[in-house]
Amino acid sequence: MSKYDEIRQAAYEANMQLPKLGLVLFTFGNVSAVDRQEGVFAIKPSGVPYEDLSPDNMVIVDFESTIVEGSLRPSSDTKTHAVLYKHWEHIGGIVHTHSTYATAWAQSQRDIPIYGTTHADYLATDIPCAPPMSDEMIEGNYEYQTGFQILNCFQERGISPKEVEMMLVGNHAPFTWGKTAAKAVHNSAVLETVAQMALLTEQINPQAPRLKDALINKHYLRKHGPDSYYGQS
Ligand SMILES: O=C(CO)[C@@H](O)[C@H](O)COP(=O)(O)O
Repeated sequence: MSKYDEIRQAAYEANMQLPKLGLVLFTFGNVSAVDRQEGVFAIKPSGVPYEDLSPDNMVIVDFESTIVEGSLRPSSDTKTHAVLYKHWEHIGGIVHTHSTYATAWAQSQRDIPIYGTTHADYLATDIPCAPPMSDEMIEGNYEYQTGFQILNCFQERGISPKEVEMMLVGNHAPFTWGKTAAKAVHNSAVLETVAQMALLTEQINPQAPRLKDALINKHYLRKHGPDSYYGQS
């Protein structure tokens, strides 16, 4: 028994959802689950195929990305997860994928506009895309800087990571988060679906109108309002 068994299991179960939901190919992507009391998180080992994952080979690292328990190398995105856990104290789990449609929007460096109520059920804003890294950021540690690309984008736009639990990193791919690793995976699946719908919408009608603000708010509050199941869970 290890005191990290609970987050190992949570991270393992959430990682295993990614291939089941068609959000990753081969060893793309990674999920982590945090234990804030211990100041550590469990994350997928780098380069390990999903079929070879187990709770035991999840790597336990601290918020400086130092390995606390585990023999394998932690995900190459570990520093990005660590930056977000350090600065956003409400999140319990983080997911990074290279899911096709969300990654295509990230590579196009465009926010995903709200075209319909599916999107508005989860987000009352466009899905933000952080601008690509500056030259000086590229000189630094790439994964560490990716975390600050995300933080800076939210700060500059004045949006809350409690309301918006997903985003695209320009020229890279999506990151999502949530109160638990399972919720973060749910958000990754919603993001991929909304990204596909938005692309098809623009292909069918390049002048497709955005959803009206009044409808955006109505739908978002219906799903996230204080008396809704999703809002309380
Ligand atoms: O973003 C990337 C590669 O661009 C990574 O997320 C890989 O997709 C997975 O790397 P590991 O977690 O296996 O190190």
